[in-house]
Amino acid sequence: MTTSVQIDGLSKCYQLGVTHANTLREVGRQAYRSLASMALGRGRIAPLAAESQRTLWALKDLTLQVKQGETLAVIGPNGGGKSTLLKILSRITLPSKGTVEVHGRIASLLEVGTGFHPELTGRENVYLNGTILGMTRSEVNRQFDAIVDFSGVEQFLDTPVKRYSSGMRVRLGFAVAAHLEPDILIVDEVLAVGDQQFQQKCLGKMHQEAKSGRTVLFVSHNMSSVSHLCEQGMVLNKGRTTGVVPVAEAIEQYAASFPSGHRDGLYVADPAHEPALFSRLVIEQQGESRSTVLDDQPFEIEIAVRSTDANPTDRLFVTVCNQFRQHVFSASCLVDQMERRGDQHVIRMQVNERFLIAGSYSLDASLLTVGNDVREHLAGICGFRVANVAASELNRFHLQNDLVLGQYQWL
Ligand SMILES: Nc1ncnc2c1ncn2[C@@H]1O[C@H](COP(=O)(O)OP(=O)(O)OP(=O)(O)O)[C@@H](O)[C@H]1O
Repeated sequence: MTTSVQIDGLSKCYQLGVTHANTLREVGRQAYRSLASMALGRGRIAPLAAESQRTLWALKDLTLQVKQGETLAVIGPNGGGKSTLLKILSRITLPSKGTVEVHGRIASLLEVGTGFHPELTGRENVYLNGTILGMTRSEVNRQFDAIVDFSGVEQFLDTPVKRYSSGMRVRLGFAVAAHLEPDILIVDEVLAVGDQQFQQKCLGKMHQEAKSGRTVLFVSHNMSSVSHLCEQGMVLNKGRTTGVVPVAEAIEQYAASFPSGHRDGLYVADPAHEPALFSRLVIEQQGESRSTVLDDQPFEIEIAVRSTDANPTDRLFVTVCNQFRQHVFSASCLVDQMERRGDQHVIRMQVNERFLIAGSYSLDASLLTVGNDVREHLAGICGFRVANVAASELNRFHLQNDLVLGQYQWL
């Protein structure tokens, strides 16, 4: 198998307090160096200037190889360096140290609308992207109908992209990136912007592309999508990685990296991070706080939010995730339905015995306004274990929300 991407000793250092490439000179210099590096040596990307005093290493001494046709998931905690890596590969930013060799044409879908010119129409942008990827007009023509069909924005093709909603931009952006026959397809979290049906369609298309020999690099926090799409995975944490491993192993590494304070069945808001809406989440069994619950008895999740900050119309969502960060089930209620206790609004949920199979779990909790704006989102908190003591293993439910009704209830 030939190599698609070869990365050696790659580091990226940001100067804190400095907005990168925000002057014309800086933009010009980056663009010049990027173009020069492309022209000079088979897509070799050259490093930028030296380290400054107040610096943050977004990537530190990264070495890895991606073979042609591999599907690699890049996962890890917020700020781990995932987007920075993809931006360097897509030549949006330059490395501080090390080299990246890219063999083949890259199409990337990073931030919403990246690669689109806002004043140009959807149609013009499709051709512009094709040209940037080195395709002829007739090559783009051949794919044009498929792009439009996939994106579902046919009615707006002659409207400037600046008038598109973020969802429409993602749809067209993905359709263009996936259909312009790149050798390497890079997709960042951005798909989360689209609706679920479209996300599934994109994952299907990426799967198809991977099968036809394209190299796919995929960044996501959704472990379910990652494990469906990718064979290989790499955890990036504080700019470092322990290497490329089978995707299931990478997901386990990632799950194990959650701070230990989040693994003891209890979340208490950190007073240093005020104002926090969620004040406390706790796992209880037989009236006691637990980090391990037994599967032969029901257990409860108690959630408390601060009444002073929450609105009665806010909606609370709680999701139980397994060790692979896959959602096992979610439940929601209005703050108004919670019980008022002093300055808190509290609600308890009971999860029936033998519902969760033995293993490690954690909670995600969100509070959303009526208009679905996220007021607070907590991920991977309150880690707990379910220990198997029940003789029966009948209730081995997984993942399917609709199947699990009746297995838990608000109290
Ligand atoms: N332009 C920038 N200037 C300064 N620091 C930056 C810049 N871009 C990223 N960083 C910092 O570099 C680190 C890595 O960021 P990056 O966006 O690559 O992480 P990530 O893994 O993609 O995170 P997330 O999962 O939240 O998207 C973070 O600490 C971030 O604050």
